[in-house]
Amino acid sequence: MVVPGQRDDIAAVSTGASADTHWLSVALDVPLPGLFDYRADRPVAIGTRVIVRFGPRRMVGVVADTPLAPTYPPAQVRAIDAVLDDMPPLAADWMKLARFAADYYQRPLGEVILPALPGALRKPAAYEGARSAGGPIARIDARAAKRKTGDAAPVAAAPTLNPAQQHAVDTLAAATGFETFVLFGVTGSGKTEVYLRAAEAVLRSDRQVLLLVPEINLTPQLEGVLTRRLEQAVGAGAVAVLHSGLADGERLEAWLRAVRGQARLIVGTRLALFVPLPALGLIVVDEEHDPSYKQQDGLRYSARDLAIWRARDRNVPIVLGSATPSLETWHHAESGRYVKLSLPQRASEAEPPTVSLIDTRRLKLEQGLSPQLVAAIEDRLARGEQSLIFLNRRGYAPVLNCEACGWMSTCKRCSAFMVLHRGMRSGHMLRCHHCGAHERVPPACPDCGNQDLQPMGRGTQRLEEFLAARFPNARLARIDADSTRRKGSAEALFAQVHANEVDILVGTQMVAKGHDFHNLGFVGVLNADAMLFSHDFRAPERLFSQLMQVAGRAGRRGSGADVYIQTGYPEQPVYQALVRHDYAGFAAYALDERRSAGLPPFAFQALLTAESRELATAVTFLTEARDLPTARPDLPGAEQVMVYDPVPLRVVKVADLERAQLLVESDSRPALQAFLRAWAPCLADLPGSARVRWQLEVDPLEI
Ligand SMILES: Nc1ncnc2c1ncn2[C@@H]1O[C@H](COP(=O)(O)OP(=O)(O)OP(=O)(O)O)[C@@H](O)[C@H]1O
Ligand SMILES: [Zn+2]
Repeated sequence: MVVPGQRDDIAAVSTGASADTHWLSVALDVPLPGLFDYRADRPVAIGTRVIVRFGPRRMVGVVADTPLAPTYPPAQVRAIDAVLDDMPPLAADWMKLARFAADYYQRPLGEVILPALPGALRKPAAYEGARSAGGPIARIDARAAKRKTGDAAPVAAAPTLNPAQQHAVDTLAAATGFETFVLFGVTGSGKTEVYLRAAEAVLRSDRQVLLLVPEINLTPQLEGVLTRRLEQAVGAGAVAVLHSGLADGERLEAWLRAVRGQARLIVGTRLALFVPLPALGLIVVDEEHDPSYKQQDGLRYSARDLAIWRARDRNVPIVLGSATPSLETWHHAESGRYVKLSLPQRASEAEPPTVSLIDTRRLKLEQGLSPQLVAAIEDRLARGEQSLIFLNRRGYAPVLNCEACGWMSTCKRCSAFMVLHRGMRSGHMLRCHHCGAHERVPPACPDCGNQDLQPMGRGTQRLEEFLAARFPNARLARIDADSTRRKGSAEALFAQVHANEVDILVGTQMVAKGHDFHNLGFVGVLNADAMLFSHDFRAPERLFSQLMQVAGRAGRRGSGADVYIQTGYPEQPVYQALVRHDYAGFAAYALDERRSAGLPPFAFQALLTAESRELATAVTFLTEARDLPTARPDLPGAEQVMVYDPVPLRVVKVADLERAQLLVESDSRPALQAFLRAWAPCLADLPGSARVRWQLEVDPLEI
């Protein structure tokens, strides 16, 4: 559907088209499907940014097509206000990537293209007024011309590759076109070194490498390593870092260097997937199993999946690295569709840690800690080694409780408990992790007046408090979303751990990923069972990979490291496989289960979610959506697609909105795609759609 950008302002438009009228279909970041008609008095290439009027607003859009005629009467089509020619048009291959993503994830093209650009490039205000100085790109260039390049970083010595690393590097070097490689390397096996060598070869041939990492917090460490090693090979300024923690100017500067081909190695989180790269030669996705590659709002894309599409489209190799690949990836590696490269041993001499299960059923726990776990910390302290206690629950306690009447701290706006947090100055607070609401702890029970309210269970703050009392001479640090809220604080905390200024580290999954700790001798895992019986069919996979990753932080430089997992269910296959360090065994077991249950990777899914003040309203809309294929049996793919009944979400109410979802499933991806292409555009026209907020997610990770 193409509509003119200014239907409400027809009077201001001159009539008719002259010989030098050029019609444009422009993508705009508005929640409407399709492109928008405009005209220009000179040719404007596809991929060019333009400033246009849309209703009362001025917006930056991107020319997506140059049709011979507009879809609306020419007299109603408004002229563009300006062409932004401070950079060349977005390249054809990039536009193709955006088109694919829009089509695959069922979003308007403008909602893909514009959010993918640095903020300053999509604001008309950045180009207006005397102080705009020719726009953000001109300003950056003026600043860069004045700045001198920094001094060369010290060159780090490259280790001698072990045979498995060498084989991986050689295989990658021999790849000429598109191929998907799975670098399956146990924790600490030196996957980074393989990426580096593979990258070096590509950089020497004057091409660019895109390296995706799951976490902002991993970028400083990696950036340091990469800069020291690679700037020697390709010169200063060759590495650009991109993530959401950068200031607008920093992000634009890095993005421009990438687009212009000056930055040759681009390291970034999922958003870096959308950087235009003129000379792309290799893509690496580190920790490819990590859920943070999936964007959770707006365009709900998987950066890993799009990276594979992009590699195929550009005909370049792609490496997916992990010690615990996603079952989707592993399935393809086992079936031969992807090429598996294994690093079965740790790169240093160190042996992997010994994993033991502490059966908590017959134990007396002290603040959730078994005597074995406490003794292990004591022992490592005496040896001058670090311990990490992993508890994936932040805050002080997950709920506050009145033992007299049974009152619990529930959120007024959500069907969830408010979490007790230890405040800095203001004493304890209750916070809702779903809607963000917060309030002071009531002085007495709101229901019965009892003044003795008790925290139930424990989070990282309470654990830290207990450990500080239990080990008064140890130096403690806590790393979770609360302790790292300020910019740079995560980096500082990790630096302390690396500098051996911390004896006991308490942390959530933030500490589990990728960090190369050198002196960590012990990892204790608390409360892992919480994930064991989750409703989500991916929970065991997540639990296994999370525990394998966190266990892998131990003993990376010295042997004799221990990992204790406290559990009430030691016989569970997930735990048994962890003790054996047996990813392949776990994956085979889990894939069998998925196969017999008809779940991904043996099925393909989409999820329609609706929210409203009343659950019934959301369910009504979803029921209409479910019944569409019955009313319209001509919908393509319908006979191969299963549309389930609407169900309420597990946490049904968040911020006063009640939520339900509808699962769509097929054993054929093309059939699902064909169906979605026909079904999704009808959803907005359903009678119930006006009364709900809804969104469609393709390949959801959580159900
Ligand atoms: N060939 C080698 N010889 C000696 N040390 C090496 C070699 N290759 C890598 N290393 C070192 O081994 C350590 C672990 O490497 P790296 O961090 O790349 O592991 P990884 O495979 O990414 O592990 P994880 O999955 O746990 O993140 C690093 O300190 C690295 O410098
Ligand atoms: Zn809430």
